[in-house]
Amino acid sequence: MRMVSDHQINTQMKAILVPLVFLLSLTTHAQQKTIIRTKTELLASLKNNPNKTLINLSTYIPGITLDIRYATTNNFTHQILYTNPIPYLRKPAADALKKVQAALNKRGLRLIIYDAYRPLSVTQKIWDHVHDSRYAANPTNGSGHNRGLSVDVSIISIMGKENTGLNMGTDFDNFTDTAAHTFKKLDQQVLINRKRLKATMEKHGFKSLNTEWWHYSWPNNGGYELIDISFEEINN
Ligand SMILES: C[C@@H](N)C(=O)N[C@H](C)C(=O)O
Ligand SMILES: [Zn+2]
Repeated sequence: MRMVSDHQINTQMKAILVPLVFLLSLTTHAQQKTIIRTKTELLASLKNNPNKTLINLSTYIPGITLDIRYATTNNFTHQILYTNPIPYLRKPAADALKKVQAALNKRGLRLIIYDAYRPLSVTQKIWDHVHDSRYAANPTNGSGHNRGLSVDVSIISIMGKENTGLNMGTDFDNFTDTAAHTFKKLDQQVLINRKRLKATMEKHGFKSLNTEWWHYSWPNNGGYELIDISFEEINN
């Protein structure tokens, strides 16, 4: 009788497993790059997965403040990048942000939102200006914002003047080293403010981005597609 050695079994298993893992990774990759371009496609994708629903943060989270910069010229491009914005996040991310707001409220603070969902075409416009993957997503891969999973955010005092965030050391979209979480040559109060935002967001499941103190993302653990639909079409 022919004996099969452990080595032969291992080699055979590898011959099956390696191409299988490769094929699986290709499938996942392809899934991640799916781009939804019409409202009909969006509605179809939401149908079987309520977690994919885009939630309007301005009605879902009491007391949230909006300063949607890309809908104004008060952003680093000095151009209006989209119109009629609604701050959308997918359901699990919106639920988590609601908890962040509740936690901040207990400390006399509240959230201010600079950007949430952003169409993929806007990520292209931003990339054309910045062209630096430390500060802007490459549109070839897309951004968490295009999936409704990322949010650009700061905190303000409950009693504070509208739109005046706590001192974070730099403005939103300051693309320099000073905006990084690891940059520590800042006033003690700035470090405390950044830490409070980061700790509260991370406690509720968001991931920070070292280079931008304002950018937080919900993990893409639900096959959330990239979306390239204008606010006008989504809201219609
Ligand atoms: C452009 C900036 N506000 C931002 O959101 N950057 C991250 C990296 C992104 O584009 O996803
Ligand atoms: Zn961002």
